[in-house]
Amino acid sequence: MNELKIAVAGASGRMGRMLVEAIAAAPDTVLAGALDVAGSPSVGTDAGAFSGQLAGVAIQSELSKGLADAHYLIDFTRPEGTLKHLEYCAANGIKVVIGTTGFDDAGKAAIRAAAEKTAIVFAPNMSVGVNVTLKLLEMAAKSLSEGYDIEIVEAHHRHKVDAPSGTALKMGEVIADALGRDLKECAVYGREGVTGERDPSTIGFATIRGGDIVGDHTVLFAGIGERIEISHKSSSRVTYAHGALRAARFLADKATGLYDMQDVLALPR
Ligand SMILES: NC(=O)C1=CN([C@@H]2O[C@H](COP(=O)(O)OP(=O)(O)OC[C@H]3O[C@@H](n4cnc5c(N)ncnc54)[C@H](OP(=O)(O)O)[C@@H]3O)[C@@H](O)[C@H]2O)C=CC1
Ligand SMILES: O=C(O)C1=N[C@H](C(=O)O)C[C@H](O)C1
Repeated sequence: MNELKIAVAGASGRMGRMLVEAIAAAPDTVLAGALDVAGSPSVGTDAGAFSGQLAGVAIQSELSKGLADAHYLIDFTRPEGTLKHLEYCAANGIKVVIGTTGFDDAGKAAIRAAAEKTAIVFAPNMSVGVNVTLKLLEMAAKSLSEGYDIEIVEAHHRHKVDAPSGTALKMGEVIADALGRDLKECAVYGREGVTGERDPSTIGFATIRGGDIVGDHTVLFAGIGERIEISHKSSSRVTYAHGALRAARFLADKATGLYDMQDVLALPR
């Protein structure tokens, strides 16, 4: 069997560790490299050391070393790191799965440009459940377009650095598209003080951070006399890691192009 040679960026992070384990456990993938930031205590150590199962791959900070044997990079780091890795991968024909969230418009444009040179899956949430939930939200938004106030509530662990989550923003985009609205114009990120009555054309976001919450998202469609809540709750990061491996497999026969998990999972457009 031709195994997929995958490198992991942010190898000592929460998702990086999960990916190292998932790659070792899958029959068709092999860890071909591991990256972390220069100065991180993990650099030079074995990528599997945290689990007691040595991977035989040392974590590198230099891209040319960490990516020398890789055909794919799975990157769950920070926008500035991902963009640096992406530039190298695009120049060297390495396919990339991007799970990192928190990109600004310029970062997203750089990802689109890199997709002209290599194949990329970019998605703020790699779980099957969240991507099916996006479809449910599209359907609900179309059916509840009048008389229902839409609010998105997300909760994550205390270490998360971006807000709202990439998933919550994606949910907002899907709903706004379904309603013919522009999320940039209708989003309300938190409320405080005398806000006045709710503008019915808005989509509200609320963020909770605490403890070890893996990732919860609820969308409320609140009407008069009833409300609908569509929720997804992650209980383990393994769901994201398995999704990222599916994304790498999906890229096997792609040379260039930008894809998302709806493409990977072949969900109807
Ligand atoms: N798409 C999806 O399904 C999911 C997406 N995510 C996203 O993935 C990202 C990472 O999450 P998580 O694993 O929890 O975060 P962690 O902070 O646990 O891990 C991030 C890793 O990236 C490294 N890193 C930090 N800055 C840089 C940089 N500038 N260049 C290269 N590497 C860097 C960190 O190194 P060090 O610790 O030394 O700073 C660490 O190893 C977040 O954006 C999160 O939102 C998370 C889960 C699922
Ligand atoms: O940082 C996390 O943990 C997560 N980040 C992603 C996001 O911002 O949506 C995906 C998931 O919710 C976990």
